[in-house]
Amino acid sequence: MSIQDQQEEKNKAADWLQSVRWNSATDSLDLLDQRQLPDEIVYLELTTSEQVWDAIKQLAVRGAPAIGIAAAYGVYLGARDTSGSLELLLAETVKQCDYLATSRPTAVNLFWALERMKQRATELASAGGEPEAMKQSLLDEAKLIQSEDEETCRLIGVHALDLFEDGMGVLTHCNAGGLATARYGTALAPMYLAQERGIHLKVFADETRPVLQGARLTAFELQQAGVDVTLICDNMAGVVMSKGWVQAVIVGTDRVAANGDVANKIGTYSVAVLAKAHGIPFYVACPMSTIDLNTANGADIPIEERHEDEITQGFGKRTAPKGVKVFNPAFDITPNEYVTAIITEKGVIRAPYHENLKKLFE
Ligand SMILES: CSC[C@@H](O)[C@@H](O)C(=O)COP(=O)(O)O
Repeated sequence: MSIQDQQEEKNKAADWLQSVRWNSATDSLDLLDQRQLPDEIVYLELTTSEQVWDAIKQLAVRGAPAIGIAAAYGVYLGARDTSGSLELLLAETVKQCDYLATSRPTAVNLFWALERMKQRATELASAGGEPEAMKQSLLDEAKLIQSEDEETCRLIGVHALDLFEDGMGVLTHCNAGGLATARYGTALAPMYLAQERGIHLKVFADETRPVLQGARLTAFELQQAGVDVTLICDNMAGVVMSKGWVQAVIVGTDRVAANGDVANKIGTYSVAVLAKAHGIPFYVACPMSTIDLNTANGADIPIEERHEDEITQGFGKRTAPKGVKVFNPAFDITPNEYVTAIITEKGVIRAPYHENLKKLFE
C-alpha cells in the first residue's frame, strides 16, 4: 500500500481529532473548523482553493504545519478543473501556489509546502504524461506532506521527551498540538508520548489572548486525551513560575530565522523573558520545514497584524470602547538568547544557532 493510501486508511480509522482530512468519496478537503472549538466539532467540506484560502485567513485551520498541509490540498483543488495540456496545468498550479501564499504571511511552512507543490508540478510536467495523472500526483503529494508531518511530529516528541522527567511542570503558550499539525503537534508531542509511556507531566496552558488558542484548543485537546492540564490566563505565567510549579517551557513556532530568533504566537516573548528570570529552560519545538535559513534574523520575519475586532469584540462581546486605537500583531519574536534549545525531528539543537541550524541541513 502506498504511503498516500496508508494516509487515507489512517484518516478513516482515526481515533484522534484530525484538523485536516482528505475525503476521497467527495473529492473534498474536510477541515475541522477550529473557530468553533471547544463547543462544536464541525468539519467544513472545501472544494475550491478560494475556500481553502479563506479557511486559512479566518483561522478555521491554523498552526504552521496544518496551514501548509491545507494549502497543499488547496493547490490540487485549484488546479484539478484545468483542461488542456500539461503546460497549462503547470501554469495553473503555479498560479494557485502564488495565490494561496497570500493567505497569511508569518508561518514559513505555508511557503515551504507551496514551494514543494510547485517543484513537484514542474518535475511532473517535464516528465510528460497525461494531465489527469499529473493531477492525481499533485493530490498524492499533498497526502505525502500530511503523512510525513505525522511522523515528523512523533520524532520531535521523542527528542523533546528526553528533556523532561516524570512529575515535571511544563508550561506552553498558544496551540502547537495535534490540531496545529497532522497529529501529535510539536510542543505537545512530548506530552502525548509521556502519556503513552506512563510518565506524568503537569501541563500549564496559557489561554493565549486574543483568540484563545490555548484555552479553546490546547486545554481542549489535552483534556480529551486525559493529559493533566491546568488552564491559566496569560498574565498568570509569572506567578506559577514563581511558585516553582514550572520546570520547563515548550512552545511551537511559525518561523525560526537563521540566527535562531523565533517567531511564535503573540505573548511567547513575554513567556521567554519570564522563564529566563526564573532560570527555567525555554524550548522551541518545530519541524525542519519551520526553519528558514533565508531569513537572517527575527527582524526580517513578516509579522501578521490582524483585525482590531479580535481585541475589542472577540467572540461577539464588545469589551473596549468603540474607536479606541488598537495594536494587534498575531506573532512576536523571541530573540535567540532566550532559547535554551530547538527540538526538531533530527534532534536537539543548541547555541550557537547560526552554525548549528545550518549544520542541520548539511
Ligand atoms: C505547531 S504550530 C506552531 C505555531 O504555528 C503556533 O504556536 C502558533 O503560533 C499558531 O498561531 P495561529 O495564529 O493560531 O496560526
